[in-house]
Amino acid sequence: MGLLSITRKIKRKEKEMRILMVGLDNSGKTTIVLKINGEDTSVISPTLGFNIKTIACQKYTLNIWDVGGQRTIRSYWRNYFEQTDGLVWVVDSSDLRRLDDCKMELDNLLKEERLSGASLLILANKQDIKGALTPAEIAKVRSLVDNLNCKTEYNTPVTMFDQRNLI
Ligand SMILES: Nc1nc2c(ncn2[C@@H]2O[C@H](COP(=O)(O)OP(=O)(O)OP(=O)(O)O)[C@@H](O)[C@H]2O)c(=O)[nH]1
Ligand SMILES: [Mg+2]
Repeated sequence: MGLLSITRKIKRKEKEMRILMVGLDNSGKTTIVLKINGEDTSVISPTLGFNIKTIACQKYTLNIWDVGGQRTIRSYWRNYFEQTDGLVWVVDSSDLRRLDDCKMELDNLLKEERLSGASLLILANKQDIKGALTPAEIAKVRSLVDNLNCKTEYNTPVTMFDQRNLI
């Protein structure tokens, strides 16, 4: 293989990104992925394993891994960490009772060395529900991240995102 074709291959590879969507069960991960892909979201069931969607976004190919968030299957999340470029942590902004649980699981995730090179986006979902907290409130109330736009222990850039900007 010539140098040129090797270089082309590397470049092509760089345009492919692996995105891992995680968060507590019922936070809306599958719905978000289906919405991004323009699919019907009227009938959604809890994800018991994982779904992969490949979506073209500008010049990038995104391989989105949507992993089920029920408590009993959270221990399997670690099977999906390898080579993750972007981590999307989805929060149900209206589920105030589980914010502590949500923070604990995110804290655990951020200790994972295999995710250390990935960018983190925290997506405040279900903003349409009355009483839902805003992204800034979620970050503040439970110190979900210590300082917005700062980096975590593993140098992970953090962005807070409001789902209304997405759909
Ligand atoms: N009101 C409202 N409901 C939403 C929103 N996003 C998702 N839902 C609903 O929340 C429920 C759970 O959505 P899912 O997409 O299955 O959640 P999930 O995070 O994939 O759940 P698991 O697969 O169990 O981890 C469904 O009834 C969705 O219709 C939203 O932005 N607003
Ligand atoms: Mg799901």
